[in-house]
Amino acid sequence: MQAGTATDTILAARRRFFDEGCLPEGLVATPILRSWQRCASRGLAVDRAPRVEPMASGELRALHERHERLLRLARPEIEALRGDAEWTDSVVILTDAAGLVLDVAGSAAFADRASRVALRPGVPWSEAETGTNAIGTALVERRPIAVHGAEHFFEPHRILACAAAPIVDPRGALAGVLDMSGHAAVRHLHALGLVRLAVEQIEHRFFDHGFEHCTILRFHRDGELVGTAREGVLVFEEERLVAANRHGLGLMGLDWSALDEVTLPGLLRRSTPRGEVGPLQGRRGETFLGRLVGPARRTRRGGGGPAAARHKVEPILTGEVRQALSEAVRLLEADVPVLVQGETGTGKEVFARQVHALSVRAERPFVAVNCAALPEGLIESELFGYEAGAFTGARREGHKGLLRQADGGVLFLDEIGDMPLSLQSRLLRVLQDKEISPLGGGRPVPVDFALVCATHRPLSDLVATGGFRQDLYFRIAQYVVTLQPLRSHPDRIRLVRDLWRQLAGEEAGTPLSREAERLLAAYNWPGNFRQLVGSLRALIVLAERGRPVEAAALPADIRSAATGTPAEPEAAARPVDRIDRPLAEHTREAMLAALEASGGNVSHAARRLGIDRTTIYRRLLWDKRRRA
Ligand SMILES: Nc1ncnc2c1ncn2[C@@H]1O[C@H](COP(=O)(O)OP(=O)(O)OP(=O)(O)O)[C@@H](O)[C@H]1O
Repeated sequence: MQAGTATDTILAARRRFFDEGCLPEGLVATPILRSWQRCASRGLAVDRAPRVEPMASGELRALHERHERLLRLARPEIEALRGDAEWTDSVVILTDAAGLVLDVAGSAAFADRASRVALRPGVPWSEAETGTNAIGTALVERRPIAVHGAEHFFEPHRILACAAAPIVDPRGALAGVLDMSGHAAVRHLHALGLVRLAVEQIEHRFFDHGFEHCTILRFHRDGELVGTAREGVLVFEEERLVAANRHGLGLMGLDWSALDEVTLPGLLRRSTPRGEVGPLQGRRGETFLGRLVGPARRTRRGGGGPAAARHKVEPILTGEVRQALSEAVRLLEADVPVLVQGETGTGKEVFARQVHALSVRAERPFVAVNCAALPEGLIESELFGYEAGAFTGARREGHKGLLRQADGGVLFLDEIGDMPLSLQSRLLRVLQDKEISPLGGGRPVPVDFALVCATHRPLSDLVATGGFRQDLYFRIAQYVVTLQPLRSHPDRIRLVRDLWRQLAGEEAGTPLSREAERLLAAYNWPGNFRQLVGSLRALIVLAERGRPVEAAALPADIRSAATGTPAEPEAAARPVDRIDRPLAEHTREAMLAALEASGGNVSHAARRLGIDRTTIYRRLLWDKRRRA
């Protein structure tokens, strides 16, 4: 629809509704019409815009303190969207559950314009006070909504095009709203998709802390989505469901009323050993892949039992890796850091965990930090911790920091090459002095952790181009282990057999046919162990008990690779969030091709590539910005 035509239709709808008192059905989206009706029945008058009292700075500070947790959970998404907002001359807005604006980030020029219609911190954008608008209406409707131009109830808000999604906490209560707002004259096609994805991430982050005493089930029908923000999450206390995310409830066919009502045994017939991703069977016969974790004090005991243990994947180590492992353990115990290099999915973290498990530090913590996944603004405070009140938005009681959490144990810094240069020098100081000074002052605290770092690209290259400090490189790269990609594994048939046996279990009665085995071994596995294990798990879930898995059950790209058709581009199966320029080009091409083949449907394209929708949105937008 042309923008002009859409505006004319809305204006016609307004005339019918506000001047003639008729319902303009078909001319305006039903949720907007419902909102106009609510506003009218509250006695709001279209020609009398609301009067907003700006909040005093003290009140605003108190508001921020009250919502410290929400601000912290949303910060990575706000930071990620800030760039998109600047690029499209719009702003990202976070509000509380009453629609009070907590934070506005993005284009300074548009923020200034928006503040003229009071779209700024400390101002309420609830529907009751500000009429139909994306924030307030999303809160009332409890669903994502876009409100464009004249769809807003009040005249001055017509300059805005807004897209908002409510943030729901693990008990189903509204926690706030994330919104993107820009000029009504510009079409912001991706805004609603972006806020929905960002809210998914924020809601997922609610489960990172606070449920350590509970059993958490993370699962999905599609094993590839386990571990992403799209996975279902259900939290059980003494077997009773006490918290969840929308995906978890949806996958089980439940809604929020199930909290405190249903139990874990009431949902799952068969489950997997704690801590391991494996098949799960729902009470209604549904099949999922997932993982049960916690409660924290029970995981150490290892649970599971012999029947369940057959789904556990014990690392498969070649003689060479076994040798490297025993050397790494000895070096770590002698306080020499270990650097693990290898393509994605080759098992760098698995290796680091093995080193920890075999070392004298096994009973102490293993703390893994992915430097590429932490937003730059958060790495410092997350790693090094801070004192109470160190900065605005800090937790009131301060934060210990991951380095101190690893005290006595092993700190695993994944994607160390993505650590900002300023923090590299701070890390180096900690490694040299064996003490940390948290942000915001306070006395240095002694720390004792062994360090294992990992990288998917040679750090020496980064040193050569100035992206990594040479002194830190010398410090952490005293012993380097390079894990080989699966395509150069000496005996892939045996590897496939060993993994299959572990995953399916001896008595599972689902053998792999010779041909399927041959094709699996012939494939080049660009995603290495992660991709192979994931594919085998999917085959097991789909297999019929007692019948061998034939070659026909394998995905087409694995079958075609053996017939000489070129294998899928490696980039498509590698994680695409890393900013690696040549790889980024391949990735972009693969994404565009997948989008084209899927008729522009982002979900289908993501599924084809085996990646998350978020990655496509982020990467394509990131790319656009870079090109702009
Ligand atoms: N040696 C191994 N034997 C069996 N499975 C393995 C092995 N190494 C890795 N895997 C499987 O691959 C998955 C990914 O491994 P891991 O996270 O250690 O890879 P990575 O190299 O750290 O990947 P990335 O660089 O993407 O972070 C593991 O969860 C496990 O299922």
